[in-house]
Amino acid sequence: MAEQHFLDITHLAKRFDTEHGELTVFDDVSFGLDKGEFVCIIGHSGCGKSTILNVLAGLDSPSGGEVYMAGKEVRGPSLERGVVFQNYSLLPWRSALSNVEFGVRARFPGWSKSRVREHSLQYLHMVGLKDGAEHRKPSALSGGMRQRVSIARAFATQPQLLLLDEPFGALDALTRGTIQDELLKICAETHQTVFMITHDVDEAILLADRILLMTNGPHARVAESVKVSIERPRDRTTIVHDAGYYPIRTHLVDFLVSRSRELSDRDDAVRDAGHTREVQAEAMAPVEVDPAADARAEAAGFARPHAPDPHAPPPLKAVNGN
Ligand SMILES: Nc1ncnc2c1ncn2[C@@H]1O[C@H](COP(=O)(O)OP(=O)(O)OP(=O)(O)O)[C@@H](O)[C@H]1O
Repeated sequence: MAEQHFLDITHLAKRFDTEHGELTVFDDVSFGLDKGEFVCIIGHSGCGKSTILNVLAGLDSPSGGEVYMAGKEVRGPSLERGVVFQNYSLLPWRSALSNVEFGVRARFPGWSKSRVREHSLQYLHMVGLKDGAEHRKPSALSGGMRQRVSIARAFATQPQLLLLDEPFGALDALTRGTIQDELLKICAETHQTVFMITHDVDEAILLADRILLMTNGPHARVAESVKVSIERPRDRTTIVHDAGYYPIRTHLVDFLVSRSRELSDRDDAVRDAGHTREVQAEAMAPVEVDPAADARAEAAGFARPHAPDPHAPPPLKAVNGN
């Protein structure tokens, strides 16, 4: 297969045998990622985002199709692909620092103890864990701090590809915002290639170079690749004032409100008629959003009133050093 991108996913399919028969979660997912790109994927619950991420991680195998990274087929897990899940997955008997060191040692077995320590501390500091917090066990850290340790560990191992599965989904709004800022900073410094699942359109616009939009499952697919052409560095508190922000947001919300279902229904009709949908191998040109995008989403109550208000008071919960 000719490599077009750093990561190439072609005609990926996943079917599960369930008690109700075979479930085709997706049967033709194709897209690519370039080196250093930050790509978010959005779609309704159950369309198969985590399944795709697990296949990219090598934790699950596809029922069809191929994944190539740097020209090599992905089969099974590898330290070249780091994963951060929503539930932290830290070793509970080790301190924050020791959790990071554990990952770094596995990745760089030839490194001296002091080099491993220095490197691990550097990444813990990057995510704001210092002043003794790095020596605490996960049980003595807040949810936000634990997720920071997971992120530090993933970045510290310098994988070629970082896979983030809703890493901030369980965090309160203020903690989430702070860690998003830290993630932006680390990505600017490391040029890490990232594939991230999120349900939060504002988070996707803040972080991503490109946002992939999935139709509803079953038989889901990546239907659009939306370019986020807002300049970097981006600032969470001012990004909403960028002229490109609301058109992109409206485009994404409109997809989630109506196009994802319309496209799924159309795909179903094509399949029911016994035809094969014409494949768009993700030569899929990234969509540049029209500034005068349809306002249907706003009518559905999703648009501006729900955008992050940088002047809103922080949620009460968010104190514990996050
Ligand atoms: N091991 C399994 N056996 C049977 N069905 C499965 C299995 N794993 C996932 N599924 C089904 O595959 C579909 C896609 O699941 P997946 O978790 O990938 O969706 P998702 O888009 O990540 O959802 P969410 O946004 O809710 O996390 C769902 O219908 C789920 O029930």
